[in-house]
Amino acid sequence: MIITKRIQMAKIIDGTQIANDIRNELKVKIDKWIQEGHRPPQLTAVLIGSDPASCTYVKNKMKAAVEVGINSITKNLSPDITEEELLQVIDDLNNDDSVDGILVQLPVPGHINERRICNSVSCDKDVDGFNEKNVGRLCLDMNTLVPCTPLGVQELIRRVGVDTFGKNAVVVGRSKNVGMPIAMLLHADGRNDTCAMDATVTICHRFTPPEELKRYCKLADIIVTATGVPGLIKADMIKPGACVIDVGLTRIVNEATGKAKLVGDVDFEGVRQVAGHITPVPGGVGPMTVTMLMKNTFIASKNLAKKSLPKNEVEKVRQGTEQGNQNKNKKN
Ligand SMILES: Nc1nc(=O)c2c([nH]1)NC[C@@H]1CN(c3ccc(C(=O)N[C@@H](CCC(=O)O)C(=O)O)cc3)C=[N+]21
Repeated sequence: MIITKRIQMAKIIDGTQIANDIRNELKVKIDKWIQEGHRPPQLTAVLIGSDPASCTYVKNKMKAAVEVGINSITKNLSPDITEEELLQVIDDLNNDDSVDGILVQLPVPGHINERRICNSVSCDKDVDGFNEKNVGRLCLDMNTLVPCTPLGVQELIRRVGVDTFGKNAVVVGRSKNVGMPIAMLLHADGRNDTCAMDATVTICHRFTPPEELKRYCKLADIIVTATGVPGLIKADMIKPGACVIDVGLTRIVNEATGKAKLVGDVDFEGVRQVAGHITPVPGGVGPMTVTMLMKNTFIASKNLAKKSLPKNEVEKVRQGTEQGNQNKNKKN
């Protein structure tokens, strides 16, 4: 007797399609916002130098902005710009009322302190969620601007309907901008935060021995990998039916043709025969990152509009303060 094992292939999560759906929803909301008398949200991207990957990402972001009705500007700066000059550019954007969102494309050149730059972006306009105050707020389950890639991963998992409550999740990679905040969102407490996912989370990283990585992955209902190591996650590491989200993005250049190919961390062809859901690369998390940037820009824009009272109101507040100061002076 011949026994044929039917292989149930994983459902491929179409990140491009889901990102498009969200952009359409966002466009409706932004159109309504503008009809109500507000100016369009504004995003300024700061791009230092002309790294081809960075240029592609920024171009994708600008294209998405147009689609949803966000005004966007890219500030192209010389790779020789000093840290002080860059801080001045950011300070000007912080103080510019026509700017709602500021994004400094990373990585910045080696002579510039990245942390100092991220912290210089006003928390209200920090659409990347990289300011340390916003990172702290995220860790405390407080309302804040959340980094775009983690938000995109969360939204993908939610939209495909994968349950995370009490499930085992493994995050592979512990970078501060991706792995760490994804782990934060996955384990966050739903009693504090409606966006929380309540999973049991394990973070694996470069010093996790390969056999341990495999052991943890095998237990996982959800695997999110963000290492930049092509082929790291293989079929024999996957629990049947698991949801596999590939954040890895490595450019491999074919020596013969000179053409670049994008690959993730997951052995896609192998893993799709075991997993329940899987994201492709490209066309998985990447488009979601871009879309979440648009979402964050709209949130920042609404928050800033709420903060800036109408002119006559501002005048009243100012006079009130002056009155207060005068009284204080009298007492002195
Ligand atoms: N301040 C800052 N914020 C970021 O959010 C940020 C950053 N710096 N530096 C670099 C990473 C990476 N990143 C991506 C954006 C779009 C795609 C994307 O659109 N990917 C497409 C393919 C793009 C292509 O063809 O090259 C896809 O995966 O389908 C990927 C990655 C944002 N990042």
